[in-house]
Amino acid sequence: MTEIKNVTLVAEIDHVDDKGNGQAVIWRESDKGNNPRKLKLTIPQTLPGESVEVVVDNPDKRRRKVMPQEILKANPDRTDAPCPHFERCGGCVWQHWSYAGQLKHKTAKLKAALNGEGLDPELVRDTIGMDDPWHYRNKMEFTFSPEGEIGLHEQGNFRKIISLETCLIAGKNMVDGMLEVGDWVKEFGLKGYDKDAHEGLLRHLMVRESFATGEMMLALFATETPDGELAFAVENLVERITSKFPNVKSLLWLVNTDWADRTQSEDTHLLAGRDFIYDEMAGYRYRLWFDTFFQTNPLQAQKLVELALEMGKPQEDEKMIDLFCGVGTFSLPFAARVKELAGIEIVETSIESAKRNAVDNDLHNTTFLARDARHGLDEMHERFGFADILLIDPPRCGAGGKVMRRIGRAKPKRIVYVSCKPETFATDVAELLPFGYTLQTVQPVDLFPHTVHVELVALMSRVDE
Ligand SMILES: C[S@@+](CC[C@H](N)C(=O)[O-])C[C@H]1O[C@@H](n2cnc3c(N)ncnc32)[C@H](O)[C@@H]1O
Repeated sequence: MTEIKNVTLVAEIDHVDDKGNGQAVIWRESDKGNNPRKLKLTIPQTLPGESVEVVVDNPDKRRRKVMPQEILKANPDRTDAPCPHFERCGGCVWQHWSYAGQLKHKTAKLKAALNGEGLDPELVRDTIGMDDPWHYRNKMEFTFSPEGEIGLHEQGNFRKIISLETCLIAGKNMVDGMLEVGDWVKEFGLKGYDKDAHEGLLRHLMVRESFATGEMMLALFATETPDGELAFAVENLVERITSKFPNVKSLLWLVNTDWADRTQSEDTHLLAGRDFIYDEMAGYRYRLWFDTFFQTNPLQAQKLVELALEMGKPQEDEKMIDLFCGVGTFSLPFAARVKELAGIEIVETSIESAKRNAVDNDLHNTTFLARDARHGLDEMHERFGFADILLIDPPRCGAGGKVMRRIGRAKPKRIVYVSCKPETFATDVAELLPFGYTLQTVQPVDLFPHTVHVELVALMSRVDE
């Protein structure tokens, strides 16, 4: 049988997948009276309801990923992507979708996730978007190519770096900082790191900016220490950053010689300022080190905190547990309103930071424990007792049945669930129903415009309360 190559087909986009790519199915005639063959296509930068022309290299396979050649019928919410890097960069996938259209889709996705678990989709309110959905991120991790270009990964290709002239989701000062470092690298002819060969100097540049205090951190991850032959170049870096960016309160050089391509450090060198910056959220002050998890869209995260307070209704004679508490983004505002608060979190440095943040903010009714959620809950129930309010903010994988059933048995009066993944939220909530809880309300908030992600705050309470 001769293999057919590069066939032009018309695909109708049915829906977008979890990565934000359009999905289409085409049934193709097969030879000699056999059943038609199903070809599943993943087509980035398309939208539901669109009809697009594609060229498929090998249509006899069951699945192919192809770029659209031409949009024959556009979704009414299609718009022009403003970023010059949109077509290749993996930073945002939905700049071609009007912001109103993205928000509608996020609400519908959350409703579908509830429906899938037999929960009432009508409890979901409209997604709260941003007035200005650009330059919202307070932290970015840029990567160097082996040639020393600085940028972000190409969509769907972690080996390729797109050299950036701009970035429309990073804070504006962060983009300027990134470009300055890029110029410095070029001027000194420095090499980036090559993952395959495990050689080269510069790996990543992490930039943090507090939109509340204006303080910035620039952290360079490299395979060598900043001395010896590098001393002259590094001196120049310090001079140009401190003179052009007086808001950079922390300039770090972090050594990472590991094969693992993460922003981790085995040897930290402070080039200028201190090793942390100050940030603020909802009126509380936080210290952020290079490895501290902190909400990356502070404007919208503040809305999450306000919603959690509104739903949790903390009272001054109540006890509360903040499970998966991180550095205390929810713990501190709640601690100011309840009798006692206990936070549980697996990362020890976050717990150290949460303790310090509580003291820095003059809160003395908190206790924090570095444990995994399951054992931490058991231990806290013994030491601290049962809570009236329980706030839970797990990572994308959700809390899981064992943790949810422990919560159910402990019978807190109100449970505030903050989630970054509708599907795991819905399965976790379903675990609580046999314990007499009902879902009261679900408020999605858009923390990551132009991406597939959606966050939410929900309230559950017991029927007998
Ligand atoms: C979505 S973040 C929320 C952090 C915090 N509530 C905030 O808003 O900054 C989830 C947190 O759960 C922590 N975590 C992940 N797995 C955990 C586990 N098994 N037990 C306890 N904490 C965990 C992570 O380290 C992270 O800080």
